[in-house]
Amino acid sequence: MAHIAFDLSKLEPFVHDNELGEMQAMVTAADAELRQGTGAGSDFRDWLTLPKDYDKEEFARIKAAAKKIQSDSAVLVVIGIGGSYLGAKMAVDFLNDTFFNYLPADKRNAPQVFFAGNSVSADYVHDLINLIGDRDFSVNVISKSGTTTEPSIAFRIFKDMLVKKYGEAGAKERIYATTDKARGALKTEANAAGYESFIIPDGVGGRYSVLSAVGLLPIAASGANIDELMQGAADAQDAYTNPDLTKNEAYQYAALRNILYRKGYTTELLENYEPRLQYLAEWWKQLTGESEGKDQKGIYPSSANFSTDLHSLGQYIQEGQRTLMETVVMIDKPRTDVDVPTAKDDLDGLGYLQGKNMGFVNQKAFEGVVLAHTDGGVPNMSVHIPDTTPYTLGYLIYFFEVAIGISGYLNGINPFNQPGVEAYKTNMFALLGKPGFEKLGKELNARL
Ligand SMILES: O=P(O)(O)OC[C@H]1O[C@H](O)[C@H](O)[C@@H](O)[C@@H]1O
Repeated sequence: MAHIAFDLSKLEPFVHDNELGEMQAMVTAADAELRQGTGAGSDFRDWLTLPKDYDKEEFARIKAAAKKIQSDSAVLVVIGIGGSYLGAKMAVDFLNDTFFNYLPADKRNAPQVFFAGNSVSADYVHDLINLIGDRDFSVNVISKSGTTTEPSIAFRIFKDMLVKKYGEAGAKERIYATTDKARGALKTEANAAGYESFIIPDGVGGRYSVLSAVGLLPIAASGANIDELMQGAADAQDAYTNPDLTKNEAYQYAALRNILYRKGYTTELLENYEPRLQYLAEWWKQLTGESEGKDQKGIYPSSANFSTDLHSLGQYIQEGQRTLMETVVMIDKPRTDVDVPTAKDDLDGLGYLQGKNMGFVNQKAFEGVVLAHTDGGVPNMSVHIPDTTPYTLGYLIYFFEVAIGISGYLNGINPFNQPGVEAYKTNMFALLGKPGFEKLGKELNARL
């Protein structure tokens, strides 16, 4: 039995009994494309076996580097964007205290973990430098291509700061580079400077890389257990191999979101009831959006954080245009619970909740919302996770990764490329005056 549970029971008004079964032939074909490498993008499927095939020597080096960072740094600055950022951010948030970065140092036993290079905001960098102050820090710069503009700029800035603070030799001991094994400017620089380096495997694309050094070093540095994380993913790797739709819940999710998409539910909201899970959706949005949004089709991935957004987006979800479907990630057993206190009087009218705890209220909110949104015409699927341990997160990551690989093939696209991302980059380089882009620069400037 799978460690996490996919609940499709509330889809009844939207999907007829026979429809899932009718998808079996297509799912079997998609499974063959994915597993046998006959589909488009087959060079980027190594994440499929990564939870078991990962480089054990490098894994030990990651743990040692994490320990060193914990021993000599009050802050770890993780520099990266897209797949070189979102997985680590998602996992650090998911696995740690809600206020991890705000805790006093003795209650954290790990450095604060901040992310940079995920925008070109000067204010953000300025304020982060200000926050670090004169405290000890290290940098983990992450880029598969080694040439992405945003992290390159941030790395220059924080490297400069390290060199000024610790000298060339001291800075070198505090820079960890995670990049391609051979290509890219970051690799060239890491070799030349002698930074400790970790490799993003060739066959693992950015948005599928959280279980490589890309995610593992920041996650381990935050104090979370990466052995358990990998074990959860490895068990999920075993759990989701059967192409039989009655047996494989990740494949059910893939098939059902495509059934719904073809009926006009073109936006999927990933939802949670736990603020620490906000970045799970951000990671999932890149995984799904970059994998599936191409050839002028694909489900638009969006998200909502409940119950917060029930008081803002809730109106639209309940009664707006009927193009939404929702997938809730629900934690069955929260890490902690807080009782609703007993009050002498009942001026706030909450007497009926006395003796109950917040977990119970959250659960009832979830149940009430599922029924209300279903009644309002929003198909609802739920992924129930038992807890928020590293094991469960590893399992959940693999659930979504394999589901989206299958889902992409079901919709007839290459789930493993992202050609559309280049258009803005080319324009930006031309407008910035990068050598080689002069002609386009002139054309674009004339249009502005
Ligand atoms: O890791 P990097 O090569 O720096 O890439 C970071 C990100 O930026 C790109 O533009 C891609 O669209 C993403 O798939 C990638 O994750």
